Amino acid sequence: MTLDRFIQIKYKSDDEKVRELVSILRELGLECARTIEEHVDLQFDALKNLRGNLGDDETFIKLVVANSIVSYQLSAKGEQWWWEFSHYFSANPPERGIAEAYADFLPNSRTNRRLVSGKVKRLEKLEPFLERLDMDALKGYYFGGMERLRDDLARALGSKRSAKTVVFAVKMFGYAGRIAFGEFVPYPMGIEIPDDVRINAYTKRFTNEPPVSFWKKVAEKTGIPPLHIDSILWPVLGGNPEVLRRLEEHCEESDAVLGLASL
Ligand SMILES: Nc1nc2[nH]c(O)nc2c(=O)[nH]1
Repeated sequence: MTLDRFIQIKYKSDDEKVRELVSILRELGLECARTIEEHVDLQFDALKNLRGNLGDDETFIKLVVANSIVSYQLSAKGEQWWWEFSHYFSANPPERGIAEAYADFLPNSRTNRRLVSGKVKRLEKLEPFLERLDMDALKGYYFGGMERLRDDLARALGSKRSAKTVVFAVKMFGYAGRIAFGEFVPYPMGIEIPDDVRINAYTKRFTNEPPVSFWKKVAEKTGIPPLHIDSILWPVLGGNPEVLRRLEEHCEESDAVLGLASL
């Protein structure tokens, strides 16, 4: 029995809806994902703001990776958390280690208040890896080969390569690299979608298959890597009015994008 056939039997999909999803995503393509990332996603603006205020690209990129690793069990929307992060570190650049900076930041955070000591411990685990990185490694080795970052982050944290915070850190590193290096590098096809509550709930509209394997197949059918698919879905599913306004302003295909929310 082929793997596809096995998956078909094990998991049930609403084939018509999946066809519609694939057809919309094909029509949108990678360029639309890039437009949404750079002109619609409020998280991208939060990073641009931080980079402008810090004036130190190495610290900027390391902070973005660190922040992604503690982006779970939030107490507010992701966009609000990333703006709180941007404001905080614009005013309080880390003076000693990153884990120590978060030990000051998180207990007073409005948008990331849960599991604080566990989050600081994760950063203590990550810190030796971050300390070894310089701009050559960040640009030449990781921006040009983002699977390497996923693998090395997973190893440093003792997590699975597909863990939500690991692949999400690659997504935000891609944003930070674009801002710092002024260059667009598409995400690799082989990096999984971040399997979080929003994506998980949306996946259930199409199938009972696990999100990571479902979106891998959608990525192959549409030619859009999973992390870029996440960028198309994430702002639309959040329903933030400011995001929807920006979508209409910047994205020619905004109707098709919004159509995804009603599938
Ligand atoms: N799948 C995603 N999860 C997220 N969490 C967060 O804070 N931002 C994101 C995101 O862009 N995608």
